[in-house]
Amino acid sequence: KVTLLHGSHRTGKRTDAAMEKWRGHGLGQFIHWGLYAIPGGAWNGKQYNGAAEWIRSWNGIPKSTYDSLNYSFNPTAFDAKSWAKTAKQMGAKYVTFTTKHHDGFCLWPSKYTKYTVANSPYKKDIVKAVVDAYDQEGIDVILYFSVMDWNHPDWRYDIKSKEDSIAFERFKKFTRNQLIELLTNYPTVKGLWFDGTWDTSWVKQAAFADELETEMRKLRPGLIIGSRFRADENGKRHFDSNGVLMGDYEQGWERKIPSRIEDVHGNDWDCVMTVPENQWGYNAAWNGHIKTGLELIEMTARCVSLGGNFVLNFGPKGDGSIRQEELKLAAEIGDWMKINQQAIYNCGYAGYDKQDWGYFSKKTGTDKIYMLVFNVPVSGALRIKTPAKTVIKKASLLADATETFTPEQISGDEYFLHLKKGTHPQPFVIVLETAPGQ
Ligand SMILES: C[C@@H]1N[C@@H](C#Cc2ccccc2)[C@H](O)[C@@H]1O
Repeated sequence: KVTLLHGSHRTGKRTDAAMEKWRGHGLGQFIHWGLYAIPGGAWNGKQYNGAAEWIRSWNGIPKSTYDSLNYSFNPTAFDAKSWAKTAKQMGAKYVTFTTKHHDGFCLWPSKYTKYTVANSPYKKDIVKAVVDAYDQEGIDVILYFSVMDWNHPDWRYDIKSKEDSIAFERFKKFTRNQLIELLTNYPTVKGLWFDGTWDTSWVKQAAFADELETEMRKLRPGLIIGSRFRADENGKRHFDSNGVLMGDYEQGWERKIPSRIEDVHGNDWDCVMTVPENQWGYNAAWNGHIKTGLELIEMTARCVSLGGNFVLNFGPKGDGSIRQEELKLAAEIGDWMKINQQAIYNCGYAGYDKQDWGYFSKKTGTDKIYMLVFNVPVSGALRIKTPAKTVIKKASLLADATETFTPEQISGDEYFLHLKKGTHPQPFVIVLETAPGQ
């Protein structure tokens, strides 16, 4: 072990109520919205395939013209309440919302820059509208904040001169001011989801970022901050120089999901996922594989079975409306969640061997085990290998408890549940009542 001044301040999971609530969410919604939704992945009639929220950075895009998009920002179809109702319908328990993405445009009227919604035809505070609407629906709000800010004159990718250093000191003060402003203006938010923290300039700010994290936590006790916010004094990100997780949960699962429980090292984590391969902001032309509702339901199950949260991204259009494809997915996921949500909410890793037919989850604090079945074998026999000395007392369909299954014991800790042929066209859940063996 090395001595660290700015490494992780805690080993192991947080056990306070705020974190336990976050841990139990299971399913969340991400919303990427900002000026990039206006071009929607195209410029001067040419559609690009890169991630649409990065369009300002692409070759051939005139930066000053992009930067003036705030004068065109007037989302007449924006209705935070309808967004929150869509999230509720999907079964999302929290939303992560972009207050400022890499382009630096602020969706709240920040006092520390003119590059905000206040200086657009729309004028009104979008962050407040979103926070209020989701609070109203009982959905927790986490604010996304990009440290990297392409618009700010004092932003630097690295610090290579005295001038860089002087400029970046101003940028650090600006960043702190905006974060304190967000936590002060929107006191009900439950956490901050940081991004744009990979460049050398910020990685070199271990002491400053450590002090800022402490200040934010003091201002908002219970605040949830992930592993992406800050590096330790050796430049180590996500895990400090001793391999200990920075922050409260691992933020490394962006567009990917752990394969095995060993991959998450006993930590809390979230997986943030796009519907197309790699589009967070609105792109008018979705290309390549577009994930189906069934794929996204299975990703949710897989994340919960490994103790994490699955956070599905929506990219509203420049006018503020949510595209039909995303509304359809929210409805499809929501229909499944209405029947099977008990196997998702406040559930985690069950400790059972993974089987081909699907995933196990366990209701936190109980002996209740859920089998989330996606791939019924031709035999119709679902194999279960229980942890040592666990007894299966009862097996029944979550959706209809009158449909029960008699476990056939095939060895000391292995069982089959036999399904009737062709009875489950949709993914379904079996509840196992278990007891510790003698
Ligand atoms: C949550 C996601 N993180 C952002 C990114 C990125 C990124 C940057 C460089 C290389 C690979 C990925 C995306 O724009 C989106 O906000």
